[in-house]
Amino acid sequence: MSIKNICCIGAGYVGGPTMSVIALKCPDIKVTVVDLNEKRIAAWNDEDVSNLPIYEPGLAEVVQEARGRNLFFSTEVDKAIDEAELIFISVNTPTKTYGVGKGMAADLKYIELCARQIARVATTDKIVVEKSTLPVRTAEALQNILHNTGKGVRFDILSNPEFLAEGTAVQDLLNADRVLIGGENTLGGQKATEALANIYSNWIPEERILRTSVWSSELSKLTANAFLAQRVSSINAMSELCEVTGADVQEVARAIGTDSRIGPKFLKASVGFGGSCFQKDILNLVYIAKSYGLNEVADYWEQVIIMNDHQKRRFAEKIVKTLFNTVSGKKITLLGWAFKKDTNDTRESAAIYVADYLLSEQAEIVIYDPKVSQEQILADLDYLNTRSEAENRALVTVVNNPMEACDNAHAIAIMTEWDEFVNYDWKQIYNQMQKPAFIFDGRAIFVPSEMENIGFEMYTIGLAYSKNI
Ligand SMILES: NC(=O)C1=CN([C@@H]2O[C@H](COP(=O)(O)OP(=O)(O)OC[C@H]3O[C@@H](n4cnc5c(N)ncnc54)[C@H](O)[C@@H]3O)[C@@H](O)[C@H]2O)C=CC1
Ligand SMILES: O=C(O)[C@H]1O[C@H](OP(=O)(O)OP(=O)(O)OC[C@H]2O[C@@H](n3ccc(=O)[nH]c3=O)[C@H](O)[C@@H]2O)[C@H](O)[C@@H](O)[C@@H]1O
Repeated sequence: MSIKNICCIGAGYVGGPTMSVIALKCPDIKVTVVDLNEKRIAAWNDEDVSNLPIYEPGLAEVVQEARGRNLFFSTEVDKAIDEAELIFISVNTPTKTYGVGKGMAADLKYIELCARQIARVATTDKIVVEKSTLPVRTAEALQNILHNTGKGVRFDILSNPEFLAEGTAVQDLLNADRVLIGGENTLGGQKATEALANIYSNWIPEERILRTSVWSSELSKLTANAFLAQRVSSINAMSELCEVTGADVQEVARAIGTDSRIGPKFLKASVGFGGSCFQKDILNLVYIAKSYGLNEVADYWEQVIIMNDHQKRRFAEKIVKTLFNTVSGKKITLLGWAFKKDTNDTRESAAIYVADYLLSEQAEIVIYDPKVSQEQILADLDYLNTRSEAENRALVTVVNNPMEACDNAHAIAIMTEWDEFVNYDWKQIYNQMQKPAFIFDGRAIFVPSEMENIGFEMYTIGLAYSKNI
């Protein structure tokens, strides 16, 4: 079966880049990405590709090449569903904020709405692909909705989770470690699996296209994120131990990472992991385990989140303690707001929580991030509901110029590892700061001795440097 028409519901951080790369690599397939959010679709259609709603290195070039040829962005959801043979569901699955499972379970209302819309609109057979990250056995619920339309339309449901990381999405999609397809072990299920595999085989080597059951595929996605986040929490736990014992977490990471069983990646101590998925997906995993009565399994994974919350808090506490136990009225500059470099995404960014803590201590916060707008930063702080919007605006200043951000500051905290931060004129910044001039390097981007030679008082995460403050 050769697919000629694809639709993707959800033009977000996954739907947009994923479909752009499919369209790039499969010029004979028409790919339509639809979303209810008109502003987002207008931005995807903006003639100037520097205005796309998502910043990802290399994405603008891909969109430029495929858009209007076989890649389309639209708000006409019904039409795109009706025309497509294969439909990706790539909508958001946030943590529930109400009712049963509040604060833990994944909110599947957007997924269900998509299923109901597909059921209502479809007049021809469809392959429906779960691209969103979903609790194991969600396909069962989709099946129930889709198979009871009474219209005689055949639906095959596949799970095809996405493993891209933001900031490297295009490269991750072009050179995926693997593509995972979960399908039913029936003739129909196998045919659907091969139809999707055929699309990927346009650029992904056959041995990297893994086929599993639907349940294994759904659970593998949650498991992958849990393992990745666990590595970050593990190295962050060691970072605290390093600081009190005189060890250096970067040396420890290098030493253990050379063991081929451990591997060198994802061992960078930080101010805590952020992003829209790690926390959400682990909470979801914990909730699923609890709902089956597996309390030890749930507690085991919950510790990854507890450690991460601790890491964010202890970084903020370190700032207050070092600044002579008070930051009230002091100017503290945060460099970076995105949850990692090379993205404009701020969801669950550690910077939000550190800023919130410092604001509660009455600090004056000045923020600079190369890709995040003032509007977004203030919205992130307002969303926490810790204080009034007016108070946030009175204490927070967002600037477009890093030198201005650091001017007259008592301390600078590195929240995101943007490459440009290392190359600033740090001598000049030092001269413009209050003394002693403190730097809290939450990403270990500096060589501490170089900064100390300029005159800075340095704190580097995970480092018991001789003069570490
Ligand atoms: N952000 C990431 O790096 C990754 C995310 N994922 C998963 O992919 C899914 C999507 O994540 P993101 O793209 O980050 O979310 P997002 O929030 O950026 O995008 C989701 C889009 O779906 C749209 N939408 C919601 N309901 C809709 C409906 N009924 N009809 C049409 N459009 C609708 C929203 O307007 C929004 O634009 C989530 O399940 C997430 O866990 C998986 C891998 C990576
Ligand atoms: O499901 C998802 O949403 C995605 O979640 C992560 O991708 P992402 O969150 O975009 O970015 P990561 O590179 O994983 O970083 C997550 C957070 O961990 C932090 N991190 C990462 C690695 C590390 O060594 N140390 C560290 O602190 C990053 O700074 C960032 O805040 C996974 O890496 C992707 O495979 C997955 O598809």
